[in-house]
Amino acid sequence: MDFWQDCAAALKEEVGEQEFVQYFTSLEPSMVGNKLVLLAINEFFLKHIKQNHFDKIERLVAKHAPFVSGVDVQIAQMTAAPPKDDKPSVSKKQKTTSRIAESDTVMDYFTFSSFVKGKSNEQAYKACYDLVKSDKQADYPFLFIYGSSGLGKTHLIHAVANSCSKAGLSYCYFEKDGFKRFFEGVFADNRSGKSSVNSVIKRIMKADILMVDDVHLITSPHTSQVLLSLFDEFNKGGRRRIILASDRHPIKMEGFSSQFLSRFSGGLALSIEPPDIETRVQILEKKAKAVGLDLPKDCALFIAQNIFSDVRALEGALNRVCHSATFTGEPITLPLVRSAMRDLIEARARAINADNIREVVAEYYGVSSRDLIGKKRARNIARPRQMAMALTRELTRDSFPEIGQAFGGRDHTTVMHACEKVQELCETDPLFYKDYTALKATLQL
Ligand SMILES: Nc1ncnc2c1ncn2[C@@H]1O[C@H](COP(=O)(O)OP(=O)(O)OP(=O)(O)O)[C@@H](O)[C@H]1O
Repeated sequence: MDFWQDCAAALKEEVGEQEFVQYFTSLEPSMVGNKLVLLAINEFFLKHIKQNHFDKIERLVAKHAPFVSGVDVQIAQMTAAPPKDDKPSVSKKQKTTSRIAESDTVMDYFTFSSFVKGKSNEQAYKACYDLVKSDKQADYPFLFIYGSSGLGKTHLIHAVANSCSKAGLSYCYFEKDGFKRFFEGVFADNRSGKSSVNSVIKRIMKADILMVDDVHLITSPHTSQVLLSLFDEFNKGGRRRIILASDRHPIKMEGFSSQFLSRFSGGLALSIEPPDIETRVQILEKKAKAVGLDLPKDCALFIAQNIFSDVRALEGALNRVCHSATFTGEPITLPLVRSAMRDLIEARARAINADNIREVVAEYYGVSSRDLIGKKRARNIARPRQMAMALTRELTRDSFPEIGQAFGGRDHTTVMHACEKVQELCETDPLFYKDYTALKATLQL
């Protein structure tokens, strides 16, 4: 298996250290006959590797080990099965009856009960929950959930799908670029006379709920036209509902026609923000419980304090801890967690520094990065400067004097004042707090 070391080194180069540490270090390689099988710790890791890195892995394996006949990624045996309570409430048989044929599959585990509600996501959660549970027709033509990657948009959509059969509803779901892929196939069939676009639309119209994930990926005029027709048809249909998810607010969608954008602006758009620390701890506890892992509170807190960008990164950290405990046969304690997460924390610390924080903050506020190290004291410069200094303090290990140095040789008391001011504004000004969390999430991607 020496060849895997070479492939891993090349992968690290290609995908970057942070992505590598997060997703590749827990992969277990093994040979089954002439085939390389990579064992992933859970379904999410499996999907992430398959969707984002599989072609790179295949290419590098072909280069470093031409004798290998193929590559597969599978889920490793988990240490424990999910307890009954956390299993989806809908049986496979029920699910197949509520999912219409055109739909992509949904994950059983993504249910409302496995989703942790917090300030950052409760409105989106409630809107999704009500959409399935409530009998009355929604007041808006469709629900639009948006937010950065890994914050639970797909989980909520799957939760809706998983609840459908109990509510006597059917659904059609398109994942990631599923809508685009599916309709490209339909257009090809249409050209060759195998089936018509209209007949496919009619079949989709049989569903009570249409859900399209990552809707910002639908940029081709043909495909967006189909979505537009579905919008209009669904809205005619009384109790039918649509949920769309995207990484950005409808008004920030690019490459869509004005006709499309005007439809987008008519729905209920709700954002999901990065979770606060309390929610992060609860998420970790819930995920640990779901796989029968005994995660002490101080360990959950340590992980939550160090991983704040998105829930997927939290899961990655938990998986590393789980892997390390299984590998060493030791119970989960703070020293084990610290050691399992060391390279993750170090990689992140290396990736974020005062210079790139300054660049990101300057770009966000539309000012020049040079101004942030300059002498100007106008508020439109001073606030972003304070924001950048406070973020540097929070996201790096730099001391107050070091930060002062990085921001034009300022005194350490100026940095301390900036940090206090930012904290005060976060507590009193919701818009400022929104900017702060958005910047923090961007920097931690
Ligand atoms: N509030 C939450 N409670 C429990 N798990 C969560 C929560 N938010 C996110 N997750 C988990 O985080 C992982 C990523 O979530 P999900 O795939 O839904 O993100 P997303 O917002 O759709 O990201 P992307 O835009 O990259 O597709 C999933 O495993 C999901 O279960």
